[in-house]
Parts: sequence; structure tokens; C-alpha cells
Amino acid sequence: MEGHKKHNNLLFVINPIAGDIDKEELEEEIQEKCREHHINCEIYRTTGENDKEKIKSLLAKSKYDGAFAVGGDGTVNILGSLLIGSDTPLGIVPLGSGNGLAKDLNIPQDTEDALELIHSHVVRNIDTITLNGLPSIHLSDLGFNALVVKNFCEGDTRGPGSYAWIALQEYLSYVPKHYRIETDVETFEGEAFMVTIANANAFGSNANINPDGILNDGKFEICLIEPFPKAAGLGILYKLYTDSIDTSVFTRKISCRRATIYNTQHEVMHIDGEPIEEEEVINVEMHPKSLKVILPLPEPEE
Ligand SMILES: Nc1ncnc2c1ncn2[C@@H]1O[C@H](COP(=O)(O)OP(=O)(O)OP(=O)(O)O)[C@@H](O)[C@H]1O
Repeated sequence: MEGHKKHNNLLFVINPIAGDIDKEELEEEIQEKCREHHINCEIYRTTGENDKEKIKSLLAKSKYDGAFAVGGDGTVNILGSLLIGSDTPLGIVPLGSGNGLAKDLNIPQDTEDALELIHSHVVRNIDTITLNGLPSIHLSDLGFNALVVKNFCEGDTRGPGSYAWIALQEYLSYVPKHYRIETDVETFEGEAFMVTIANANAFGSNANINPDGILNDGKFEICLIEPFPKAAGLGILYKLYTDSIDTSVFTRKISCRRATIYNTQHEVMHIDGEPIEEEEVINVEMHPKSLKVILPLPEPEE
């Protein structure tokens, strides 16, 4: 079901370290806003240890009308994966360093505006995908970007500056890897600089890998950047930041409902920005309209 429903009981999952922003005042703001709208609210602060299990038991104990992830794409993935297939919609207060899914869903990046969604919103269903059973709501990939994400997560500095620095260092020495990708539409076999499994559109950095992707069309895209001469790198980067990557001669896209990726060289991978153990065979499945999300009210027509 889609539409607006008043919330009486909300859960907020706050990642205290996301985006390197102090969230103490924000907690008070959330409580104040909920009081103002006669909404009961519960706050869970993530610790980085067993958060998924702890949130799962909170969700099992109480019936929430909505659950907000207050953090970045990692926090959205932890909470969102638990809400897939349930009646409880996912809200996002974007406070990570990138906030890719929130941007793709047009959720306000300003915290105060995002908090307005607790009382003024619309609920819509979006697709999710799984990689060997692990949910991905936004973008997952293998190859160059996954390596940068891994190094970024293992380092002690956060923020876009450090991501760009790691990317530049890795770029100079990165060697494309071999993949075989079988889908319900076509098969690809060859080398790729990166392979993105895209439910949504743009990375948190705003690099748009899948400009035409639609979050509720029952399909996901495999976006390939094939090997290219180092000199072409700047041109590809430009296209990523101007929503025109599909016009590059070095890209290929497969829009499909099912895929098996043979990661023959055991390249690293991540799901929604969180590195995971690499697998040799990755089965990707589509779960159409399986997650309810809380979105801003549409602009009134002129
Ligand atoms: N209290 C905590 N201490 C240390 N790590 C934490 C804590 N809470 C959550 N984490 C870790 O934070 C990561 C998720 O961060 P999240 O994606 O929300 O923010 P971000 O990385 O700043 O943003 P983005 O993904 O948008 O770049 C997860 O790896 C999670 O384990």
C-alpha cells in the first residue's frame, strides 16, 4: 500500500560516528519534534558491534509505524535490510559522508528538512536486490571502486577528501579483473575496471553510474566500466559527474532481473558502501517493491 499515514511510534537508529558529525543535539531535536507531533519515539545508537541483531530484536518487540536511519548508507543498509518485506517503512535522516540512497530518493540533505518527514510524507515501495542473500538497496560493486571503499573503511580518516586521495593512489596501479556475468538477458565475459550492481543511481560522491536506473521497475542494472587507457580516465570521471556515463565507449550496461557473476580472480566487493568477504560466485536476485520508504510529499502541480 502507498500513501500517507500518521506515525504514532517511531524508531530512530542513530550512527554516532557517521559523517564525523556530533549528534547529541540532534537527539534532543528528534525528541522535541516527536513530542510536538505527539509521536512516541525510541532511539537506538549504533555501536559498530552486532547492531543488526540488536535492532532486529527492537523491531520484534514493538510495532513501529516507521524506522529512521540517521547516518550514512551503511546505517541505511543495516536498518533497511531488516525492514524488507515488512509493513514498517524506512525513513532516512542523511548524516553520512555520502548519503547516496537519500540523494537518489530526493530526501532533503538538510537535517531539519529531513526531520519534517516524520509528520509530512508519502510512503512508496521500492525494489531491493540480494547478492548471495545479502540485501543491497543502493549500489554494490566489484573492482576498482570496491578496493577504494575497502581501503577507505580500513583507514582512520573519513570524508570525501580522503576517499578521493585513496582513489587517486589506487588508480595509478589498478589492473582490471576478469569476470563472467550470466543474466536473464545476455552474458558478458571479459575484463572490467569495475562492475556495479545497481538498484539505484549515484554514489554518495554524486558520481552517477546508472543515470537511467528506476528504483521500482523490477530490474537492476549491471554497469561495467571496461578497461581503458589511463589517459581516458578524466573523460570517464567527467561523464560520471555529468550524468552521461552511458555515452562513454568504455561502458556497457545490462538491465536484468537475475544474474550470476563469476568473480574468477576473487576481486574485492562491497554492498551499499560496506566491504564484504569476496565470493567467487555471486547470485544476484531482484525483489520487486519489497521495501517501503518514507519520502517527501510531491511538489504541488502549478
Ligand atoms: N559507534 C560506532 N563506532 C564505530 N563504528 C560504528 C559505530 N556505529 C556504526 N559504526 C560503523 O559505521 C559504518 C556505517 O557508517 P555510515 O555508512 O552510516 O556512515 P558514513 O560511512 O559516514 O556514510 P556514507 O556511507 O554515506 O559514506 C558501519 O561500518 C558501522 O559498523
